[in-house]
Order: sequence, then structure tokens, then C-alpha cells
Amino acid sequence: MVTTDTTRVTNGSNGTAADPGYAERKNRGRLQEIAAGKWFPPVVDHQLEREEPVLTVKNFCLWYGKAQALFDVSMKVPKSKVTALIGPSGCGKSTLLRSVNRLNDLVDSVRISGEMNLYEDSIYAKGVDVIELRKRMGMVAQKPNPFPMSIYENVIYPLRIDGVRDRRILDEVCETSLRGAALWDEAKDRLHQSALGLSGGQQQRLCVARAIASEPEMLLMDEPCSALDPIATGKIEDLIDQLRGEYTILIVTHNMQQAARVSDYTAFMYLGQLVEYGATASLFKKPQLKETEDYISGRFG
Ligand SMILES: Nc1ncnc2c1ncn2[C@@H]1O[C@H](COP(=O)(O)OP(=O)(O)OP(=O)(O)O)[C@@H](O)[C@H]1O
Repeated sequence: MVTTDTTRVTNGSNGTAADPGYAERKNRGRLQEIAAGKWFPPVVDHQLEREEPVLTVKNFCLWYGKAQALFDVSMKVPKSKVTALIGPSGCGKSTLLRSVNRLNDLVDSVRISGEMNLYEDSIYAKGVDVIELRKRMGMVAQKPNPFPMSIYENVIYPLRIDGVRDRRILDEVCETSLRGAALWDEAKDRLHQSALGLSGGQQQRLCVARAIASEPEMLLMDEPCSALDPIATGKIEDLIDQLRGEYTILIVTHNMQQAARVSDYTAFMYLGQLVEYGATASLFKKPQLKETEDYISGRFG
């Protein structure tokens, strides 16, 4: 799966006056330059250096067939924090998220280069057991996707496939996970009824319960509120807030207010490049780049 490719967009000039194109380009914004094929190193907040990384992404590139979707993305996702990926539609947020648990392996045309590590373990090294890897990361999709079985069986599903049979353990994990996903009170009297009878928002919290049942090292959330109404969205945001500190969460969101509300760190992406990455409070109040400011203030995208 890991390939190297010499056609990827290279770093280009360093933007000094010695660069012959500099005079012509100096008045153009960074985003136009990116659209024209130039690569820039991301602007990263020093605060991230003080965090312990769970996921380290290094010079990661991804192609769908001939079309490159990610360009030399390097970032560290800190432990026990919520990190949001934001950026205009098509900038590669979901592609990056799905690369973390190798869901993109399911797309035939995908090629990658670069590295990703979960702690010290390479995600793309030869011989990695992808099933085992995915067990280390819980995934919550855009649309709630409970299995057509009871609430109880949905939650303990990861343990069932691991062969756990001890009823006491299964009951305990079911309750802890449902409590952790703020669904216990609503579900405790109907544990053996179909999960499909839950509302959309409850189903999404059930999916969070299933994702945390195996105590993953990371939770990946791909626009988890996009199919939910504002009340259900608020409950998921409250839930993310509760999970903060205990879980390392990487979340894709279209909604900048949501990123500002729920995340500790925010990564702004544009056309497959990581542009600016920093503490959410400062990125939203005083971003280092004018381009980030333009995006978060709605001046483009
Ligand atoms: N399975 C696929 N096959 C081919 N191209 C794809 C595939 N999935 C995504 N792409 C392309 O990769 C680029 C990044 O898409 P991606 O879905 O990761 O962006 P996004 O930022 O998550 O967008 P959105 O916010 O609209 O969900 C886009 O140009 C998209 O068309």
C-alpha cells in the first residue's frame, strides 16, 4: 500500500526575493498560491509541542487514481484532547480522517506516501494487521449506523467479535459505555429492544457507546452531527465535552461554530494541504494567517 511518488507537489520556493517568481507572487494570497499548485509548510502553534501525541502524521500524501487529495500533510494529534479538522468542502478532511484507520484501503484507486504512527506503531507499515489496528480506533460516521440488533448487542459488539463471553463483563461494559455516551438513562429499560427503534440522535450516541466499548486509543468522528437536528447535535456536543480528557478525539466538522465549541485544537485545511494548526481559542480569535481569518470569518469557502 505504501508507495512513493515523485510527481507530488514539491515545496516550491522559499518565498525570498532571490526567487525569480517572488515579485510577481508576493501580492497573491497563500490560498491562490495553493490553488496554483504551490505547497507551503503549515503554520503550527508552539503550544502543540508541549502535548503528547497519540497520532503522528508525517509528509502524508494520498491520491485517488491520478488526482492528489492530500499534499504532504504533517501533524500531531495530542492525547486526551479534541482536535477538529475544518476547511471548505473537498479540502480532504474526511480523506485524512479515513486514512487514520485505513478505511481508504477499501477504495481501489487509492495510493499513499508518507507515514502515520499511532504512538510508536506505524499504521501503514507492511504486515500491519488492519483489523487489529481498527480495534484501536473507534469510528463514528456521519449517519448513525447501528446494527439491526438490540441496543445491548450493538454496544458489546466489539467484545463479541473478540470472543468475550462472560456475561458479567458484557453487562458491565454495556452499562459503562452507555453511561459514557450519555445514553444509559434513556436506554436502560429497553436494552434488549432493537437499536433501530431509537431516534437518530440516540442512535448516534449508541454508535459512540459502541465505539468506546473497546476502550480505543483514539476516537475518529466524521461529521457526527450532520444528520442530526439542533437538539440532538447539542447532546452530541455535550457528549464530546464529557469525553474530553479521557479520549483522544479527531473530528471532522463543516460547522465552524461547532469546532470552536467542542475542540481544543483546530486544523484548517485547504485543497489537501494543512494550512494552520493551533489551539482553537487562539485560532478562532487571532489566527496567525490572514487566510485562516478569512475562512473562519466567512469571507470565503
Ligand atoms: N472515493 C473517492 N474517489 C475519488 N475521489 C475522491 C473520493 N473521495 C474523495 N475524493 C476526492 O478527494 C477530495 C477530498 O475529498 P474529501 O471528501 O476528503 O473532502 P472533505 O473536506 O471531507 O469534503 P466535505 O467537507 O465535502 O465532506 C475531493 O476532491 C473529493 O472529490
